[in-house]
Amino acid sequence: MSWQRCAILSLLETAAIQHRKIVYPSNIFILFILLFLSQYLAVFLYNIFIYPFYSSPLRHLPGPKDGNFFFGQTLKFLKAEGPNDVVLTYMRQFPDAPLIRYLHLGNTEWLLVNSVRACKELVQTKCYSFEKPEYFRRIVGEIVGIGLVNAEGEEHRRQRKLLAGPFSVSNIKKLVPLFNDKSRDLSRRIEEQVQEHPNAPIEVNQNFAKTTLDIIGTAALGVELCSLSTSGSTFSNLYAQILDQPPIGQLISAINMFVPIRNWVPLKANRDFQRANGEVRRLLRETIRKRKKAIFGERKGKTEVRKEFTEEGSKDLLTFMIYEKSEGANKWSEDDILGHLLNFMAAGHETTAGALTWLILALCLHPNIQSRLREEVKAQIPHSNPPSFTELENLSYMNNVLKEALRCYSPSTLIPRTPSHTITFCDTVIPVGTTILLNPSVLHLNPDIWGSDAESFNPDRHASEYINENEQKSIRDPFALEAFSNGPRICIGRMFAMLEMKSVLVELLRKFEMKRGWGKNGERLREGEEYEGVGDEDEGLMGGVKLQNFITLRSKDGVWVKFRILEA
Ligand code: HEM
Repeated sequence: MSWQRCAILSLLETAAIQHRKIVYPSNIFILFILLFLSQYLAVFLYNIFIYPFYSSPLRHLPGPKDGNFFFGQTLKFLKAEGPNDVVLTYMRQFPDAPLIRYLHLGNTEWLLVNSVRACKELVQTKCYSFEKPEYFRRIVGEIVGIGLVNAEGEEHRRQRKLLAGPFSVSNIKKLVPLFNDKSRDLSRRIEEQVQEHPNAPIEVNQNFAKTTLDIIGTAALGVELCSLSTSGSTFSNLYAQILDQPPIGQLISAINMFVPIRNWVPLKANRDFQRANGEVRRLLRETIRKRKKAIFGERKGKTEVRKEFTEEGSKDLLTFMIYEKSEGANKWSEDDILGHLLNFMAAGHETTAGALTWLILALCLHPNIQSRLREEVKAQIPHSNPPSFTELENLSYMNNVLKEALRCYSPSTLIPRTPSHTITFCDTVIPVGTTILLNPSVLHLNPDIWGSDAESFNPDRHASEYINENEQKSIRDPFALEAFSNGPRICIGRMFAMLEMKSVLVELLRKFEMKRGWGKNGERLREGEEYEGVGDEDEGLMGGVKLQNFITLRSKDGVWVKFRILEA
């Protein structure tokens, strides 16, 4: 029962008592407060200590029973080394359960999606019966804004339709020269560093984050952000402050997810986070206003539109949103545009940089796959010019390597939903307030779905001619691969990201041989030092690299790679 219902009930009880003249009128307010507090406390205690164990329709579902009396399994999640550790343990412990139930803070019920069927129902067939939970909207909304990511129901359908144009194949195709230019900037930057210190490892995640930010800066804002070439680049520094918070800042963000304390904590880490976030928004607003002026001049109206902005193919996302959607029922306000831009800037750069980082880690752990990929690039793109859209699309082995990297190292770890009304899901009645968690790695690393080698990096498993363990051609369910999610809320930028990653990869494979530059525990090797480890089979997918306990898959100390310049 919510506090509002408790308040109404207390009000009625107070009125009834007053009607019988049991208390003096002067004590009525105190009576109301006492009734309210005692009822609220009773409901609160019932919800935490009785409902989940004796009354909930979900209590018989399989799941761990060893939780803390108040925190449930939360402490295990907080103490874990990476975001997938605990859920993967549950997946192995309860292999046959389509849904695994566990308790979180205050014994709230969470259901972990552990089967392809449950996943399909969640993201496709019953997609709009679920919403993103309030606490998740708070933590994600702080960084990626409202926009499409946080729109629900009809509003989501409408926004998605409006944005379909700029994310269509024909428009993304036009971005290939941009991807190639920025990939070349990246390889030049690495080349300079290698020439300065030929045998020193380079941290790749930061370099990729700057490259993907520069790409999204031009594609979304139509602005050169120069994150890679300028050390003091504003957006890059601001996003670094937002995403790489010190431990105390991470703790505040974690608490803020459940109890909104952000505006009340006077600590430096919190203030820095707020300042950086506010500054990103301020800069974006400034860019929106400047662009509006540039498009419409001082007076508004489509007739005033300057010619250069009406040309086909010359529109970045911001120009599209201002120019195309400036009038009529679907008009976007400045806040709407800001929300979308924040979505694209944050969702579009951090995840792609992460995916590229893990991809390069996998290529360092598997030099044979790296060589095969380089051979494919040489064979399919025999010239030394930047690759075209068709050439990138024809790299079938690269496509499989990318899919495998996204399977083994899904950058997204948290796709939570809550039913908007009581609903039957996976043959179970799910009460409002339950969180259903889709963590892609639970499906991606599940041996029942991907075979006993689910935890090995094997790009060939995605090839159409791949024969699985039972000597059958593998026909994989599309809902077994969830790195971009699926259904009506599938990542709108997936094609953007795939082409962008291919372009970066072609450039790096042509220019460099990449070798592991980290030691047994992920630490940076010294200049000239070589790794003499046990060999990739024994080191698992991570090869010793430690993870941050974050909402995307991020390394704790970076991923260090040695680049050797290849002869032209
Ligand atoms: C490898 C890179 C990427 C990965 C792994 C990824 C992953 C995802 C996932 C899993 C979702 C669904 C989240 C949910 O429903 O809760 C999503 C949604 C979204 N992504 Fe991506 N993404 C990537 C790149 C991009 C790029 C490059 C852009 C923009 C240019 C982008 C923009 C968005 C937006 C706007 C949504 C919300 C879609 C909606 O709710 O309709 N993403 N992404």
